[in-house]
Formats: sequence, structure tokens, C-alpha cells
Amino acid sequence: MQLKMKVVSFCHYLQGPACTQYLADMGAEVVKIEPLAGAFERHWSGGNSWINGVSAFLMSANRNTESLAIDLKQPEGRDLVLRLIDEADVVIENFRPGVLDRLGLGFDMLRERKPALVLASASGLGRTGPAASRPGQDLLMQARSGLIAATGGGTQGPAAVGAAVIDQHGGALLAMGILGACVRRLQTGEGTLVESSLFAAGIDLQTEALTKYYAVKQRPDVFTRDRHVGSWYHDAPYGVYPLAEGHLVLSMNDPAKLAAALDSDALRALQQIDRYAERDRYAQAVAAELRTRRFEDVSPVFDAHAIWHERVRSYDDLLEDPQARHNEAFREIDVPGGGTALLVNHPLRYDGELPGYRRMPFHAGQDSLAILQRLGLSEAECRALADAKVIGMPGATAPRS
Ligand SMILES: CC(C)(COP(=O)(O)OP(=O)(O)OC[C@H]1O[C@@H](n2cnc3c(N)ncnc32)[C@H](O)[C@@H]1OP(=O)(O)O)[C@@H](O)C(=O)NCCC(=O)NCCSC(=O)C(=O)O
Repeated sequence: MQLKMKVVSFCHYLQGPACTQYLADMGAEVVKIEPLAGAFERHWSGGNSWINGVSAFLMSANRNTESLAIDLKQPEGRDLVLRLIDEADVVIENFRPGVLDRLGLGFDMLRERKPALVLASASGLGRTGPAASRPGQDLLMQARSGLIAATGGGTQGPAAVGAAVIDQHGGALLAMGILGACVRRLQTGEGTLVESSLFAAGIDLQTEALTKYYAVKQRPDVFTRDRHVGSWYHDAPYGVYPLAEGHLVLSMNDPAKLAAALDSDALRALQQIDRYAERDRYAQAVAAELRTRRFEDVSPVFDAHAIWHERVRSYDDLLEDPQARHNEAFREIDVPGGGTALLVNHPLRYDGELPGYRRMPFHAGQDSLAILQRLGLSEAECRALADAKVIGMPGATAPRS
């Protein structure tokens, strides 16, 4: 996939970079603009996950992009970035509202300067409105969007999803909107402002659950009762069940088939009950049948009875999953200094092919020289800018002349 698209990215943390990584994987030329000291994601990597001093957090979402370290608070830095934008198709940012305006790079000005630009903003809660200036972060929006309340419940309390699903979804949604805007531009010649937010993405992730909830909103107990099933809006047996070792999930399943597969008189006796109103009772009976069994024994029987089920896998199990291996879900890359990192591959295939791995901006400013030379600056000019601390170019990729 060789998308012909030039992107200037003012993206940091995860949501914005996730978006630009999707585009960069498709072949877009993405220049990541970052402060001389490097973007936040270079200095923080939760879980102490560093490889030779490079943050795994950074590597999770910046594949195939180039880094230009440049001080936007200096006029020369801002002017150089404007020259880059003049050659770009898309500008993406995920700062708090007002930050780009303060830097003299606001979207209204950019729209006037280049009407055909696709402008894209990934905010926390929206670019305007009463909460727009609040910090936007995955866990915060898991809480605000109701996702945490919908997970867990009862005596175990609410539970956050254990991965930054809203960031990733927000990034994917923004990439989708940008591509739509690019199609529109091809058709009309006009640019579009595309806006996503973590809050909107968190709500969007729960579209099915929310629609069902508001359809029958007389269920005040759904977020407070003890739930043996995984989801408040499904009939049992939908949910997670302990086994002799580990857990499995049962999806939508016919109770007659389940009773037959488990050869269970207890489940046969409950076949006619309302498995939504009495879902805890039914789920407890299923749990009693499963808690002494092993996945290896029960899975073939479930398969034979067309019972939809999967083992609850750990991240270690996932790596060994034969289908994940077949799909090439992961890819190992070399990290400077001798280590390797295992990255999640781009999730789509194009004509049967996964996009390739071209580069990783391991260091802030590692591509500054190459990017500015493409703009027509000489190496001497770049070095003078580096000496004046307008740009950073450690380990710059272009060779010294
Ligand atoms: C993530 C944030 C809360 C971080 O907030 P802050 O640390 O306060 O950063 P801000 O975005 O407000 O502002 C960035 C500041 O850096 C300055 N800045 C940025 N780049 C440059 C360069 N190149 N040169 C000079 N100065 C720069 C910019 O002018 C701002 O300074 P001043 O103008 O002087 O203030 C916020 O950016 C935000 O809400 N973003 C939108 C939602 C989002 O995408 N969040 C990340 C999700 S990832 C996630 O959830 C996760 O990782 O977990």
C-alpha cells in the first residue's frame, strides 16, 4: 500500500500517534513535530517498559513516521513548519484546545492559508464546550463515558478496561474521518476539518450497550448488582466462567445445546427460565458445571455441539496463538543498542499484504536534517538552526556532506 499523502503531525501521547501510525503504515509521509526535548511518550512508558532506553509506549504508535524536533515558540521554528504545511495534504493535532492558536498555527489561519488542507483534531472532550479544557486521557474518559461503570459491578466494584481502548479507537476513528475527507477533497477540491475526541470515541465504543440501555432504562440495578455474566445486557450464559485452570467465555448459546454438551440435568431443568431476569441463577448453574473441568476436555465437546466459546488468554498465550501467528499479528524490530521490540502489526491487509516496516523515530529529531533538506535547506543551515536551539537533530539520518 503506497498512499500518496503528506501529513504534518502535532501529535503526542497515544490517541494522535495511533491515528498517524495507521496512515503511515498505509504509506503516508508523516512528519512528527515535537519539542526539542522530545514528546511526552519518549519520557514515560508505563509498566517500566523500556528497551535500551527507548520507550515501548513510543514504539507502539509511531512506526513509519519521521521526527522533526523543532521549537515552535521561536519564529524560525514556526515558519519552517508553515513551509512544511504548505506542502502537506493533512495536518493533525491532539493538544488541548487553544494550544495551536497560541503557537500561531491555529486551524482558522491554516484554512485561510491553504483551503484544500484536511485539518484533523483529536481532543479529549471536544474542541469547544464546558469541559473542553479538561485533560483528555484514556482512563479519565473510560470513567466519563460510562465504560468503567459497565464493566465489573456489584461487590467487585467498577473495573476499568485493562488497555487503552479509547485512545486506540479515537485514533482509528480520526484516521477514518481523514480518509473520508481526502476522498471528498479529490471530488470537490475542498478541505474539511475532521474532529474526534476521546469522549466521543468512548461513547462510540459502547454504541450497542447504550442503545439497549436507553431502550429499557428502567433497570437501575444493572451497574450495581453482582454479575456472574460478563455483560449486563445479555442473557446468561453470556459471560466469563472459571475452569479448573483458568477461565473460558461463553457467547450467545442455545441452552439445550449447552445442557447436552455438558450432559447436565441441572441445566436441563433450567432450560425454560427467563435467562435475562434470572441470569445469575442460570450462570451459577453453568459455573458449577464448569469449575472442575479443563479447557482441553471441554473445548472439543463444545465445538462438536457448536457452542460458541473461547479460552481467556493471557498476553503470553496470545503470542503462541496459532491463528495470531498465521495472521502475523506481531512483528519484531531491532532497537538501537542491540535489543528488539515486538510490535503489533497494522491490522488491515491490502491485496493480501500487510504494510511493511520502514522506520521508527527512536530519537527526537532523528529525521530533522533529512526533512529540512527536502524543504531545500542546506546541511550548514540546519546545523546553524541546531546551534541556535531552533531544531534538534541528534543522530540525524542524512549523512554529513
Ligand atoms: C494529553 C494532554 C492532557 C496533555 O496536556 P498538557 O501536558 O497540558 O499539554 P497540552 O496539549 O495542553 O500542551 C502542550 C504544550 O506543549 C507545547 N508544545 C508542544 N509542542 C511544542 C513544540 N514543538 N515546541 C514548543 N512547544 C511545544 C505547547 O505549546 C503547549 O504548551 P503551552 O501552550 O505553553 O501550554 C492534552 O494534550 C490533551 O487533553 N489532549 C487531547 C486529548 C488526547 O489526545 N489526550 C492523549 C490521549 S493518550 C492517553 O490517554 C494515554 O496516553 O494514556
